[in-house]
Amino acid sequence: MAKFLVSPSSAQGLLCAAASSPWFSNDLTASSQQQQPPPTNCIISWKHCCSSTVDDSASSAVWLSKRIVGGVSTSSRRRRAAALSLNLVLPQASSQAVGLTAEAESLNDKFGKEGVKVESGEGGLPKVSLSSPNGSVAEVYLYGACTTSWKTAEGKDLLFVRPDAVFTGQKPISGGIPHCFPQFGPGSIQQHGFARNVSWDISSTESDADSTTVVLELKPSAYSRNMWDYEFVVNFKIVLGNDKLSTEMTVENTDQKPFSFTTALHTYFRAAIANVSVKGLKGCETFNKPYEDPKNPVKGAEDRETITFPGFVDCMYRNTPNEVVLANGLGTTLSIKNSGWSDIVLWNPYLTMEACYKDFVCVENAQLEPVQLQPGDSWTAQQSLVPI
Ligand SMILES: O=P(O)(O)OC[C@H]1O[C@@H](O)[C@H](O)[C@@H](O)[C@@H]1O
Repeated sequence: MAKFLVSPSSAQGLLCAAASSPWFSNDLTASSQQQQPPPTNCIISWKHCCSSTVDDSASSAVWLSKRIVGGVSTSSRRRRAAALSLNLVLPQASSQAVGLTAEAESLNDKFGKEGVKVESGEGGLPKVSLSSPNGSVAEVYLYGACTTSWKTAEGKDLLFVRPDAVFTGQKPISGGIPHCFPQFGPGSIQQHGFARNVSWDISSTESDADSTTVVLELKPSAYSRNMWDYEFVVNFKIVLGNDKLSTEMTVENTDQKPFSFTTALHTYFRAAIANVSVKGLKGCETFNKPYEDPKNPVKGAEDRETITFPGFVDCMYRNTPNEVVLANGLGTTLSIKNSGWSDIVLWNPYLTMEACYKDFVCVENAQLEPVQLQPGDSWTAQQSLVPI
């Protein structure tokens, strides 16, 4: 079997070659259409590997193999991870700042301030770390504008990232607060749209005595136009307060023609599912997606005061109130407030995600009725999460 001896200076070329070989290109195109088209991830990953502090060449190889293999189809992932771990022999990585770390550093120079730091996160992906005056902290990846962690001042992380989440920049980050935009669920473009699997830009940061803020921005790219040919700007503002995490999403139509969209904040809350309850949805119209037949939701009405999760739950609630209350089963009760989000989706995959379904619940503020935006118009919705 071939053995790659990779040095930092030659890594880019070798991994480019690897990425364009049939062995790799099969991997990189086999999985869903949610992946971004250019197979540059290997290069990006290697740059991060170089810039990370890695103890020895063996762990470098494992690290790199995980990063590369993270984007492949499940069926062959394990075998190829093993092959990569065995056959890639890397020299000890230097702690030289290159690639995205340099990008993170330059973003930090531009946007960093008291309570706001841009760093290299998992897989070398840039993330914004926010800390509030009372010691709560949040982490937001630019990839997908995904808030992956929100720790209260007591150190409890109220968000959940699935153990199968990958930070390769090739697939959405499965956890935290991913975006569904410009489409919730299945439809004319890929499931849950493209906003969760592209990198957003930082447009501003702020810090004051009570909170720290980052505003991220998404504009069209060749990738997005290819599936949804409209000009738009989405701004997503994340405000970490002492006792709450608030977001505001604004979609502006910058095109000459109207468009419509659906959207959601697919929030994964850390939970002990057997003890989870959601209150506040009694009386709402429901569209329940049976596991066996998700394309044919069953219409109904919620008659429970307190919703629990004894099995598979995938239900869309229409015209929901401005607040629901989630007891996460781990001792925290959260008020989930919103304005502008018209609907809520509750999701727990139960045994279809055996490894982690017990540890989270998704309560998703959503806009399921398509929003029609004329040129120049915009739509805004806010969410705030407050432990009570
Ligand atoms: O696996 P994905 O694309 O992240 O979606 C997860 C779930 O997201 C929920 O919002 C949907 O209601 C479910 O039907 C879906 O299975």
